[in-house]
Amino acid sequence: MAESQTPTNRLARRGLMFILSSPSGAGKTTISRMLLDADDEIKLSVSVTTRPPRAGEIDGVHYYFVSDAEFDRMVEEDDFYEWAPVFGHRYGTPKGRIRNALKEGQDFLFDIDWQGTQQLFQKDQQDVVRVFILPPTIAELERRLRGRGTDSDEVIAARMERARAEISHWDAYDYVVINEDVDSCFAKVREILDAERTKRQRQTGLIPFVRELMA
Ligand SMILES: Nc1nc2c(ncn2[C@@H]2O[C@H](COP(=O)(O)OP(=O)(O)O)[C@@H](O)[C@H]2O)c(=O)[nH]1
Ligand SMILES: Nc1ncnc2c1ncn2[C@@H]1O[C@H](COP(=O)(O)OP(=O)(O)O)[C@@H](O)[C@H]1O
Repeated sequence: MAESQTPTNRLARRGLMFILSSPSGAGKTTISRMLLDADDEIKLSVSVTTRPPRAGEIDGVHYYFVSDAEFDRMVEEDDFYEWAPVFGHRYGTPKGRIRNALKEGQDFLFDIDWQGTQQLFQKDQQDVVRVFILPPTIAELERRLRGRGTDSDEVIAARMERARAEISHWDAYDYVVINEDVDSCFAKVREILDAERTKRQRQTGLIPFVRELMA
């Protein structure tokens, strides 16, 4: 059914910070891209990283790729909401205009690890929604990392070694979704996003709306 401009879907609401984390290879980049394609109301918070780009990754779209010296400068100038070392590189969320945009109802998607999730949650509990994606099995996780064809055997071994440590943070998330079938996983993630958008506290336009209903 086409969305019509009824009073209810014009209601003002506060944006949310939608975090997707997972052990490397479980599918968070795949799910993130599907979500960004399907939903116009959510924008990716593009992270800054010192890791070199993979084939097909575009600077400013998937990450901002910077040197170690540039990352140091950004840390010194307090340009990050949060940052963390992961797999021997550094990754950080630039402050940009996130706070103001949230007030205007813009949602942001964060593909960040558990360390960044904790930091964002401590700073801004009310706006953060934390979703953790798990692989169906460890063998399948390794198959996906190999199948992706972006990393050397050495890098894959390091990611597999870290996977158990990453999985151990599952209980610091609000939602946990197992990515067995990609379409079902994506459908679940969308349901979570829809439900979170409907939370009373986020719907700042409800007060005038309800007042009018009761008038
Ligand atoms: N804390 C934090 N983690 C990040 C950020 N950007 C990416 N990451 C995490 O760094 C890890 C490695 O990312 P990447 O090298 O792209 O490999 P991936 O695991 O295959 O997506 C993943 O767990 C990402 O979620 C960030 O800005 N902050
Ligand atoms: N449900 C799934 N079933 C099979 N392969 C998948 C599934 N989800 C993702 N993949 C594949 O697994 C690989 C790793 O996924 P990716 O999204 O890059 O993971 P992450 O960002 O968590 O490291 C990719 O090649 C992707 O196409």
